[in-house]
Amino acid sequence: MIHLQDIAYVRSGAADLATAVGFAVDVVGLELVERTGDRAWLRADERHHCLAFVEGRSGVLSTGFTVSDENALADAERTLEAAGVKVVRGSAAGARERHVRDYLAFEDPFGNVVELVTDQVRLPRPLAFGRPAGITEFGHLCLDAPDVRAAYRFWSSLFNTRVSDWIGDRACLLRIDPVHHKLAVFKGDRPGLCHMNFQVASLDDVMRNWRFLEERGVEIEFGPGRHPQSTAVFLYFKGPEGLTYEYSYGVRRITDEQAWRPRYFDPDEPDAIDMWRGKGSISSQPQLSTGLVER
Ligand SMILES: O=C(O)c1cccc(O)c1O
Ligand SMILES: [Fe+2]
Repeated sequence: MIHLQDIAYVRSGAADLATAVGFAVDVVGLELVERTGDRAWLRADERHHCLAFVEGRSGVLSTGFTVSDENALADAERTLEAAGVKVVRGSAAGARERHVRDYLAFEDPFGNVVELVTDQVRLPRPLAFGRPAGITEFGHLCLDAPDVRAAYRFWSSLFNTRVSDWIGDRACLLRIDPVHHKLAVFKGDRPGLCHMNFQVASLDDVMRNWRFLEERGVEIEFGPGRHPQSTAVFLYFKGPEGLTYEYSYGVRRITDEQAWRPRYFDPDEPDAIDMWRGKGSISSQPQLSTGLVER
């Protein structure tokens, strides 16, 4: 069993790096930690970054999760290989650029590139947010898969993820700690990143951010609304490079692990995703081919 400790980052290709960074800082409100000629690293909390842009084709490159140490990483490699999943060990240069001690990469059964990392660098200095959006942390990430049930089997048989709730066969919300979900899988035709989520400090932050985005003509995809699963108040909006961001406030914590029973919501009910019955659709950022596995 591979024990995921936490989510680490999203790595995204950016055809227009300056615009992607500008939006992440000035609109989303993240801190620009480091910028080189063709790369940028942004943070929302103590993690060195939760979002890295690499100039090149638009699309998601990979998502990262932390495991505890080198033993856990070596165990993960063995576990994945025993399950027939091809693993590529990270290089020293790759680890430096990810600001982790070591890492490996693999593809989930649908072609989402996932990285497992040890020792993601923490930056203790106070956050210098791009704007006061109220961000408290990188909340969760959501992958696409054509078969959500098969994705659940993959994530729950090899990893410590536990399902918190189902939205029919359309979505599976998985936890790796008391937070209701840190990983979600949504049904989509192709692999990709459905969205990345940032927790904000209050309901007022969600609503202020909504006004802020509207005034600037940012495309609101869905919300404000309230998810019946985590009970969080949410807002999804579209950034450059096809990246969907979600702000949310008030995510449920599952403190009694034994008592929790996953619930099954009917995706065709009008309040399946939004208790306030708003309508919207969340578009995805397609997975870029990284050449990890020859197809
Ligand atoms: O927070 C949730 O419960 C939730 C539900 C459906 C879809 C999401 O993205 C969510 O974050
Ligand atoms: Fe979400």
